[in-house]
Amino acid sequence: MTLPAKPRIFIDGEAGTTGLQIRARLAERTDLELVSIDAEKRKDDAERARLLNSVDVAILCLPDEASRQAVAMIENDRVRVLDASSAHRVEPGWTYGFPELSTAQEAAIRTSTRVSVPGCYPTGMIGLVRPLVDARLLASDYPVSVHGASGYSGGGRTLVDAMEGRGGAHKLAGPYRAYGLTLDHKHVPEMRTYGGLAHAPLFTPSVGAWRQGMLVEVPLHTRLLGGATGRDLHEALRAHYEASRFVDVMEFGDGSPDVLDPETLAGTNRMELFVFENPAQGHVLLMARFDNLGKGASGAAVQNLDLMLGLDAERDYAVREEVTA
Ligand SMILES: NC(=O)C1=CN([C@@H]2O[C@H](COP(=O)(O)OP(=O)(O)OC[C@H]3O[C@@H](n4cnc5c(N)ncnc54)[C@H](OP(=O)(O)O)[C@@H]3O)[C@@H](O)[C@H]2O)C=CC1
Ligand SMILES: CC(=O)N[C@@H](CCC(=O)OP(=O)(O)O)C(=O)O
Repeated sequence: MTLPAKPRIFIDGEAGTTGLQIRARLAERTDLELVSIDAEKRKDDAERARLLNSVDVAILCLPDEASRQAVAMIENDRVRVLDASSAHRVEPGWTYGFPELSTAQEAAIRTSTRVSVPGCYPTGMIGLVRPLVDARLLASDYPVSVHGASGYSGGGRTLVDAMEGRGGAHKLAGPYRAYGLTLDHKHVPEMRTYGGLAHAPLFTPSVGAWRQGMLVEVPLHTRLLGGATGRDLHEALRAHYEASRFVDVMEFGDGSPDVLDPETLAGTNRMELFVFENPAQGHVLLMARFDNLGKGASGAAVQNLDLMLGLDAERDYAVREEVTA
């Protein structure tokens, strides 16, 4: 694939929560040309279509339906698309933008013309589970449960505004809310597919009164692990992520640290993975900590963009919380 000297990028949805955080990361970059839309034409389809068809990569930071429409507007087959929405995550013809899955996945992202950025909760769950399934330490038919707790920016601009007193109501606004209680959250299909699982995981999300950062937990029972211990799982994760720039496997935990703060990695593209075990009870707890707007969205989008363009994909950025839609 021929790469232009200074690739042109347009972010459709640049004024939203995810779009603004991508812009903040790209603001200082001189190796890219960021094309912007006039604020009053943000939803003017003719102007969006003109810009979408004029760039090397179109990044979509839109609600799912608007994202599907944007893809349909692209007639120029030289335009590559990076979609942050959940519209195309398990869609044939799209590449799942989780380069840490395998070297083959990273290679596929580099050449793909259609890349879908993973959802925030799936980033933690797949990051924990898939290497263990691939290593045959976790059976693909294990009855996996996943619990997640996200900062409120995960709910986009309307939840951010409700939480920060800029008006509007949102059903998730409050100090802590469990949701997704129909057990069919939109992230379940990608968790199953890219987690390498035979059955849909039981996923229970929740949201709390902090802005950015999340914890994703996968509890396991050792009696269902066919002889593997927590240490075996930890060693497999450590080996899988040994060369990873953004994913760190933390020391094997026997209860220390005994608390985890979801906000620690806010503003970065990093993810920390933890394995805790109580052998007497036969319990193992896998946990991931990262920023829902970093490795869970905008940071991952920039990492994918750089891979698609053959640029340095190992840069990280410290994006401050003031970047608000
Ligand atoms: N927030 C997060 O942590 C994550 C979000 N995502 C996904 O990224 C996408 C964007 O989410 P997020 O940034 O949080 O949402 P926001 O609501 O904050 O931003 C979406 C932006 O898209 C604009 N928009 C809506 N419809 C159109 C349209 N037809 N044409 C042009 N612009 C439009 C909105 O404008 P207006 O506000 O005026 O309607 C808004 O500026 C979603 O699909 C979301 O699920 C993915 C991972 C994590
Ligand atoms: C707290 C909150 O509301 N979170 C969002 C997920 C954010 C995200 O990952 O967006 P995508 O679905 O596009 O991947 C939710 O549960 O719908």
